[in-house]
Formats: sequence, C-alpha cells, structure tokens
Amino acid sequence: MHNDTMSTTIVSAPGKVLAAGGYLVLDQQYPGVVISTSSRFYTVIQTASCSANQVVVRSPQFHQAEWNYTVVYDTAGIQVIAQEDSVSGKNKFVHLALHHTLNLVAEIHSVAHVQERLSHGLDIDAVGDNDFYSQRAQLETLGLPRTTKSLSQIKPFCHNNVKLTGVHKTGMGSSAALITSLVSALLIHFAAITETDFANLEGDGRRLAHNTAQFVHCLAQGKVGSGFDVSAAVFGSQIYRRFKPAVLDPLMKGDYAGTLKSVLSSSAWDYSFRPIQLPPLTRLVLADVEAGSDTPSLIGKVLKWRGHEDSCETATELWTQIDESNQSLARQLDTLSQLYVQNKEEYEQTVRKLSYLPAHEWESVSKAFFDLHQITQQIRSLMRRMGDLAGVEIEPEKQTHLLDQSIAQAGVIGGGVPGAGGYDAIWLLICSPPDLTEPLHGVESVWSTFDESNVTPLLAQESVAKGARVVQLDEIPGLREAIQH
Ligand SMILES: Nc1ncnc2c1ncn2[C@@H]1O[C@H](COP(=O)(O)OP(=O)(O)O)[C@@H](O)[C@H]1O
Ligand SMILES: C[C@@](O)(CCOP(=O)(O)OP(=O)(O)O)CC(=O)O
Repeated sequence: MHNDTMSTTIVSAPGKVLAAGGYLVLDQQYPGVVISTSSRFYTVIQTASCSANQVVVRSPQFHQAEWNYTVVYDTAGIQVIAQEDSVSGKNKFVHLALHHTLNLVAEIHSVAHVQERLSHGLDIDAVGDNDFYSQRAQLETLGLPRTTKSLSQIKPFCHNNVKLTGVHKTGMGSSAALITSLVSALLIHFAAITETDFANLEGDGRRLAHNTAQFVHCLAQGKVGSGFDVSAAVFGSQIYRRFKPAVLDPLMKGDYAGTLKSVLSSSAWDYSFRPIQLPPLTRLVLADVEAGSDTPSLIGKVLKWRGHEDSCETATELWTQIDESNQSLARQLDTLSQLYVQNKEEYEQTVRKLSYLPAHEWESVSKAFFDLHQITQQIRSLMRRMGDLAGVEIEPEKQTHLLDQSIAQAGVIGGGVPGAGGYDAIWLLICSPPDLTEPLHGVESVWSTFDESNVTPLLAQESVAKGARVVQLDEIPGLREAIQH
C-alpha cells in the first residue's frame, strides 16, 4: 500500500513525565514541571488509492487494531461515521480527533476543500515507541534481564501481542501523544496550518494544534484535566500553567456549529509554558514499576481533602509549601544550566566527581547540585505528607524504599513518583558525564535486585527536540517496517 509518490505527512509527539506539580497543576494558580521524553508517538497519514471519503486508521502494534470511517457531508458540516462491522471495537480518541479536526479544517477552508482532499481516501498509521507500553512480558519471553541494554535489543515499535484494550501502559501519556500527533498531522495534511508555522514554537499553527488537541483529549477523556500532557506533547519540556477550563465550555456541549475555529484560535486560551531543559550532563531515567494506581480515583480523594472544610486550611498551607519547592526546582534547573554555560570544563569535572559519591556527601563538592538533590527530597517529603493527610498512596511505602535505595547510589541527584504518584513508575535524575556509565549501572543493579516490586527500566531520556515535529519516514529507524502491512 505504501508508496512514496503518494502524499505523506508524519508528525511525532513526545511522551511526558510530570516531575513536580502533581495535583497542584490542576489549579491555574500553580505551575508544574514537565519533562518531555525521547519516546514518541508517530502518526503517518498517506493519501490512499481507495474510495473517496474512506479513512482507515491502523495501530500495527496491536491485534485487531484497525478502525474504518466514512466521511459524509451535510448541512451541519462533516460527520465522521465509524463503520459498525469493525472487529476492533471503538476508538473514541481516534474517532473524535478525526471528526473535530476535519470540521475545523472545513471552517478554515471549506467543506469542498476537505472533500477534494479526501477524494482518494486516507490511510493512517499510529505507532508509539516501545516505552509507552510495558516490555516486561517481552523481556521475560526473550529470557533477557530487565536492563536498558536488553530493551535496546527489542525491535522498534514492536508488536505487543495483545489487543489495545489489554495493554499495560507505562504512564507516559500515550493518548495525549497520539492525539497531538494525529491532530497536528491532519491539520498539516489538509493545509490548515503550514509546516513552517508548525515548526515555530510560538507560531499560531502550533498553538492551534495545541488547542485542538486539548479539546479532543478532554472530550475523549470525558473531563477537562490540567492538560500538562498535551502541552508537553506539543511544546516539549516546560513549566506549565493550565488554561481556565471555561474556554472549552462552548465546545464541550457538542453542538458547536461554525464556532470551532473561533474558539480554538481565541485569545481566551490562557495557558502558559516556559521551555526548560534538564541540566547538561545529567540524564533522566525512568522505571516501569507495576500496574495498580487509578489516577482519577487518586485525584478524586485528594481534591475532596483539599476542598473539605476540616482540611482545606491545612491543604492550602501545604500546597503553598509544595509550590515553593516546585518553583525552587525549576529555578535550580536553570541555575545549573547557567553554571554550565559559565564554565563548561569546571562543570564537567564537578559532575564527574559527583558521579562517584552519594548525594548526601555532595555539599562540599557542589552546593548547586547538592541543593537540587535537597529540593527533590523536600518535594517527596511534602508529597508524602499530602498523601498521608488525604489518605491517598501518593508515594506508597514500597516506592519510598525503591526511591531511597536508588537515590543512595553514587551519582544520583534525586527523583520521585511522577504525576499523581502511586505504584506505576518512578523517575530519577542522575549524573551522566561523557563515557561514564557508573551511576546508571548502580541504579540498574538496585532495580534488578529490588524484591518488593518488579522494576523494569525504560529507555526514554529527556527529549530536547521541543515537542511535536514533522518527520520523514526514513529518518526514524523501524518506522517504515512498522507500518508495512
Ligand atoms: N497505539 C495506539 N493506537 C490507537 N489508539 C491508541 C494507541 N495508544 C493509545 N490509544 C488511545 O488512547 C486510549 C488510552 O488512553 P488513556 O487510558 O488516557 O491512556 P494514557 O494514560 O496512556 O494517556 C486508548 O483507549 C486509545 O483510544
Ligand atoms: C494528578 C494530575 O495533576 C497529574 C496526573 O499525572 P499522571 O502522569 O499520573 O497522569 P496519567 O497520564 O493520567 O496517568 C492530574 C492532571 O494534571 O491532569
């Protein structure tokens, strides 16, 4: 089916780790520190050579993951109708992304424009880097130890041997990255935004893609979350402050006839993001721990505690303290990047020295790195306190043990439980000077012998590519093979 003479658009979007700001970021008053990951989702759109108005979406990493749609045109605009006989069941996220993005294109250009570009149908493939889905079972089948080295031997975009509904996600935000890449690829493929405008972090095209992805994601999830995951997928690592949910009110009711463009490009979107980057010569390391925490129920309990008259005063005080620590974290990341710029050689020597010492012994070597370590520990302790007060396992005891043992290793700066916390994952920041793998090995050896839970590393590091971007098929190892059917 795939042939390079056909018009192809590919957009990739990164996954995320909310390193600080879980729960608080739901409130516009408090920013969150979000790191986007090198693990990405890819949407490949190709003009098909089949019937007009037929759209096929495939996820080749899963069994029975093909969704067929027919686009029809009526006085209300464009309807995307899911074909009933599909064995794959529904894919609400994909369906809503197609429906609303095509209607947006029709408002920007015209219904005739959409019709014309769909005259041969569309072939869409969606694939995610292996890190989005737990590779624990795969490693066991292959008889490989749970290390990053083993993970790098698994072929890119590997098949998960299950249906999409049965997959174990790693919490990197598969739906936000998928929606962002799909919506952006559609907007570009239908010439609603230009590639050049999309490439500009501050461009209107990138903002429109963001707002549309937020809208579709909220609709598919049935709620308006903070949106940090979509923002990271669009703009990359950042200090994120959410938008007021009211901006979406006119659209969430469903009947928005003709107002999609004005709402999605309105200046009432008051989110903000400040791009950030982890300090040079450090590395983000993530682990897939075990399935178990249901984010919405954790959020429900925390927000109940936060709003209850008996606890709201304590909650406000604690949130103020957590926010101060989160903001110190953001500042300290900047400080370290500045220190690097001021004297690269000295900075590198320092990181090299720290790589052989546990963080509690760093004060005399580097106050700046020691402070960063302490801030991350302070955030953990405040989040644990919130968990205790709200009766929610934000950093469950097993995770505390795992984090304490990991952070005690030489060269480990700090870490925590990402996002809402729970049992699913941990993140660490480690020293990573050129050609030195000791800190990573130290951490991997703790993880492989940890006996309270099954800890599997992920390959992802920080993405420095600043969010979503257009890519070419052969630029991405394994992508062409993954979508060959
Ligand atoms: N590879 C994929 N192909 C198609 N749809 C996907 C894929 N991965 C995720 N999705 C969509 O995202 C939904 C999962 O969303 P959600 O449970 O919010 O996960 P997450 O926490 O990873 O964002 C799936 O039900 C599906 O609709
Ligand atoms: C509680 C939160 O602030 C953070 C949740 O972050 P996670 O990364 O835990 O989320 P999922 O991707 O849904 O698992 C809710 C929010 O900001 O929407």
